[in-house]
Amino acid sequence: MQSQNFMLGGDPLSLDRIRSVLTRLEDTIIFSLIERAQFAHNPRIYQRGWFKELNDLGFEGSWLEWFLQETETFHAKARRYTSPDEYPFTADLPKPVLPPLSFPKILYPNKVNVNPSILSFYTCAIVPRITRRATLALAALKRSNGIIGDEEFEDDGNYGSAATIDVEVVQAISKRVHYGKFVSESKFLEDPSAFIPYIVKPNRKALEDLITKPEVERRLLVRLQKKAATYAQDIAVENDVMVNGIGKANGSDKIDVDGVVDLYESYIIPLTKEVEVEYLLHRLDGLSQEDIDKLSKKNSPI
Ligand SMILES: C=C(O[C@@H]1C=C(C(=O)O)C=C[C@H]1O)C(=O)O
Repeated sequence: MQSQNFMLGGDPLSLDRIRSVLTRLEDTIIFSLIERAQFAHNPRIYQRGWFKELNDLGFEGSWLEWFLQETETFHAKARRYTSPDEYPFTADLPKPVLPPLSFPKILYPNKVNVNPSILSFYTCAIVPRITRRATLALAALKRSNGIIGDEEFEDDGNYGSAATIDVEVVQAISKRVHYGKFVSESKFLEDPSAFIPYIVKPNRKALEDLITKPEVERRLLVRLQKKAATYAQDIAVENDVMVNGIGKANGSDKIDVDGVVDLYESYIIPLTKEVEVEYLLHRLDGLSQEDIDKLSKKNSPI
């Protein structure tokens, strides 16, 4: 579970290297969304109080929150959350059974964790959109079998499969969004004096303007649209030759390609920038004025 980004040597704060990790996480997120889109919305797995069986276990959260707790409890024992790029959704996890790995001290100590926001936008905005096709197909099937009752139309009963994939998706989005800390540390050390005035006298807008790279975002969204449309195609091979993918103009029934792009444009990128700014606002916490002055004078790490 340990990210290779820290264990293989090289400069873990190289912006190109960090961006290559973000690019790789696009594939993980897209393929996980394609998997989730095969099941209906199943809204009850995101609502607290639906499953009496969980209440009987003394658990008050939603089915998905229960899956996260159980999964992260086990992963915490395997020291997953001692890695600086892993952030749990569950509070009060057990200690690892193994001694923690000694990671290089790359990030400045911080408590930035935006997982509640990730869980909220994923369950409220993303799941309903990417499962719309499967849900509509299910509704048509149920109507043809004479089943009525709107709440049933979004429910295919695959609560375990859907939540298993949901955990994978939100963990990949969490890693991607919190990688903003490495981006911020890299940009800060590149030119501390550009950031320090807006940290000493907090100015979120100025910090966001400094970390925002519109061309990087534009290229990312173009790449993402092409990836999602390509990955969603059903590849057919005739006489050992790949023929044009079968499917809709922007992909196929596998995934709402525009929905994937919207996920990044409306949620993942803005939240990554929020993490970058929040990290920067605490970058000088605990430093003496002398240390801050030293940072202001040169691009050397403190
Ligand atoms: C992640 C970076 O910082 C910002 C956030 C981006 C994102 O979330 O994709 C892209 C560019 C920047 O606006 C970066 O500079 O690579």
